[in-house]
This record gives sequence, C-alpha cells and structure tokens, in this order.
Amino acid sequence: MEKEKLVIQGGVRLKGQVDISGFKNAAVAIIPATVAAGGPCVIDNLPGISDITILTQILEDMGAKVERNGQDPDNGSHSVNIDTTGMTECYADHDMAKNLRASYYLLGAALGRFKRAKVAYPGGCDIGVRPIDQHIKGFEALGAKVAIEHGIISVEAERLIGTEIYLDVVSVGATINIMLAAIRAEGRTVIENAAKEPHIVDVANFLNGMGADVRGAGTDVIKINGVPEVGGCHHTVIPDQIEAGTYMIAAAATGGDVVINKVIPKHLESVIAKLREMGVQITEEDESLCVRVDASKGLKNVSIKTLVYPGFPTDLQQPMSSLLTVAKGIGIVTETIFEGRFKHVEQLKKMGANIKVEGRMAVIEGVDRLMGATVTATDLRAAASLVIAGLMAEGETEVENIFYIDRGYDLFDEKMTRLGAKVHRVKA
Ligand SMILES: CC(=O)N[C@H]1[C@@H](OP(=O)(O)OP(=O)(O)OC[C@H]2O[C@@H](n3ccc(=O)[nH]c3=O)[C@H](O)[C@@H]2O)O[C@H](CO)[C@@H](O)[C@@H]1O
Ligand SMILES: C=C(OP(=O)(O)O)C(=O)O
Repeated sequence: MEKEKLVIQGGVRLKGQVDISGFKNAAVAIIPATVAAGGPCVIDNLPGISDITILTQILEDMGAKVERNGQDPDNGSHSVNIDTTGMTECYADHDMAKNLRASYYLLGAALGRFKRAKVAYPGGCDIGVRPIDQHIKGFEALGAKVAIEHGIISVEAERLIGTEIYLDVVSVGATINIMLAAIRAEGRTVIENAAKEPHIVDVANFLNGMGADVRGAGTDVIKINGVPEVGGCHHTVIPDQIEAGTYMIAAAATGGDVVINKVIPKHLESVIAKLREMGVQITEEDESLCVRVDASKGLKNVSIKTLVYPGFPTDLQQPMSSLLTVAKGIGIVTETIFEGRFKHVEQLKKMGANIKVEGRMAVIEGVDRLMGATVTATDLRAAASLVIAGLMAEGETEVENIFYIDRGYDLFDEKMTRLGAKVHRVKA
C-alpha cells in the first residue's frame, strides 16, 4: 500500500452540508453475520471504507459470492449482495484477520452455522490490551471448546445449548459475538450486562430479519431463542454516529456552520449535550443536526468521561480532546474504556497544545491557538483528531499515516473539501 499523508491549511470555517455514511461498527458485524445466514443477503448503506473491503475479501476467499452495487455519490455508501450458501467452513489466517478488529465476529457466526471455526487473533486500533476473554467465556458457556494455538483461535462444539451468560465487563464485541453464536443454539440464551450501543440493536435487527429470535437488544439483558434454521435477508445499516460526531466536532472547532444529514440524533445525545455545554448551538431535526458556532464568542472548556452507551463514546474522545485544546479554561478528559487511547496527545503537543496525561486522565488547558506541524496518526480516531487540530491551527499541518482514516471515514477528503476545508492527499 502506498503511504499517503493529508496536508491541511488551517483557519477555514467549515460551512455547508455533509451526508453521513452507514456505521462502520455495525457494518463490520453484519458482514460476518451473513456467514450465519447461509443464504443470500442484501445489505444497503455500507460505508466505502477499507475495513469493509477487507471483510468482504475474507468472505470471498472462504467461498462466499460477493457482488458490490452502485455507490451513493453524496455519502459514498453502497449496497452489497453476499451469498454464503457455498461456504462449508470458516478459516481466516493471520494475514486475513490481522487487519481489523471485526474479523473475530467470524468465530461466533461460523460457530452457530458450522459448529466450528478457526480465526487468527484480530487486529484493530492499538488503543489498549483489548482482551477477548468475555467472547471465549460466552462460547464456552454455550458448550464450545475453545483452543488458542500459534495465534489461531479454534472454536468447536458438538451441540450449542442456550444458557445464561453474565458479562464481567460490558463489551460490544462479546455481546455481538455471543448473539451470533446463540441464534442457532438449542433453547434460550440470556446475555446479562450486555452492551447497549446502537449497533447492537442494528445487528439484532439484521439477525431477526434472517429469521432469528433476538429480544431486548438495546437493553442490558438480551434474550435469544435459538432457531434451527435462518436464511438470507435485506437490511439497511444505520448511520455512523461516530462519523457524524467527528463532523460535529470539526464544525465546532472551526467556528463553522454545518448541517449534518442522514443521522439519528438520539444516538448522539451525549455529544450534543457536551458541545452545547461548550457554547455550540445545535438544532435537531428528525434526521439532521445543524451545528453552528458564533466565532466571536469562543468556546468554554468542559470535562468528559468516556462511558458505555448512552455515555460519551470513547471513539469520539480523541476528536473531542483536540477541540478542548483551544477552549477557554481547563477541561479534564477521563478515558474509562481503553487505557491506551491517549497516543494523539504527544502529537497535539507538537502543535502547541497544553495537555498533561496522568494514567487515564488528561488535563487540557486551553491555549489561544494551535500551530501547524507534521504529526503522525497512531490509530483511526487519533487520525481524525489530528485532522481537526490541523483545521484549527495556524498555517500548514501534515498528518501522516492517513490510511487509518480510510479504515473508518468514507470519502473523508471529499466531504471535508465540500465543506470548504483546504485538505489534500499527497504521497508520503
Ligand atoms: C469494531 C467495533 O465495533 N469496535 C468498537 C468496539 O470495540 P470492542 O468490541 O473491541 O470493545 P469492547 O466493548 O469489547 O471493549 C470494552 C472494554 O472491555 C474490555 N474487554 C472487552 C472484551 C473482552 O472479552 N474482555 C475485556 O476486558 C476491553 O478491553 C475494553 O476495556 O467497541 C468499542 C467501545 O465502544 C469501540 O471503541 C470500538 O470502536
Ligand atoms: C476502535 C475503533 O475501531 P476497531 O475496534 O475496529 O479498532 C474505532 O472505530 O474507533
């Protein structure tokens, strides 16, 4: 892959409209879920991002038929037909699985259908240790044997039997993986202390569309009544609230005036509340949000604490930290989900930010301005946060490792340019 960087001229107010794409974190679970279907599925509103390209390639390599259809020119999303009927087993080696987190959903989906699967350890953003003990606990509780050898996770069961599973930590990934395996288990599975994120509900709706019986998604108790067979279905992925939040923060950061279309405002309540607390004006419509800042007034610093949904999302902590670097006063950012999610801070400091990190806390004292610099992205949302910093900074900023942006933001440069940002991509 050719290395690229993004060059940004700071100081431009973002203005105009942006259409949000389908949610990465829902889509990357729904594609592996087609393995459980074993019938033709049509999935609309898939974001055009590298995680999706990689996942569909993995399915094709395992014998699925994948057909990509037309792209929406405004938000970049597309539709895909996936037929996994011809698949007879599920094996994803290190080279296939290492590129993204969501490769681990193949384990749950294939365990349900074939009663066995082998998938190498997943990749994903380097933001902490990211253990998978709760996934394994869930599979074992359903009756599977789990072995890890040479970095490959093998799951195998003669029968999967529904049971009660209490998650020791609220995990999005474990909740989804257990749902995927349990839809075809015998009897009822109850997941307690389940994650409640919007994409848990989207995945449950997809599974129910296939003929599964999943109830309670969106609450912390999910009940799954196993069914002997499921089939294909047609589904539209929900809007990406993290992409939407990123554009909201970028609009606020540049004193902008931006309408964010194709969103579910309810999914962004914590972000809307925090931005309003800072002095950002936000108007909510049914499927859009207007974000406006009176540039003459300046923004007030606030404190944020990342929490499971409906709390402030960890995936927006890094973009939000960038905004806080120029807000008046002191803000404290507490990261409760991932212990390693402050790698963007050293880069922001290069741009003049005043931040002190102590353990899981970052104390940010607002400065008058950031200054352009060459900075390096270390993960997906760090990349977004550095672009936001570049939009605010005086002069030119270069953000290296921009392939991270392409993991999760559809048509990023194009959407930013449409809003008036001066960004362009060059070879690194
Ligand atoms: C592809 C995808 O959807 N990624 C999202 C998903 O990641 P992911 O599913 O990996 O995150 P989890 O919700 O599982 O992780 C939450 C916390 O639980 C811990 N944990 C998790 C599983 C486990 O078996 N044991 C354990 O201890 C993790 O280390 C972390 O501290 O949810 C995160 C939290 O909203 C988001 O930041 C990611 O963008
Ligand atoms: C951490 C993220 O993704 P992943 O879990 O795919 O690494 C993210 O989307 O911010």
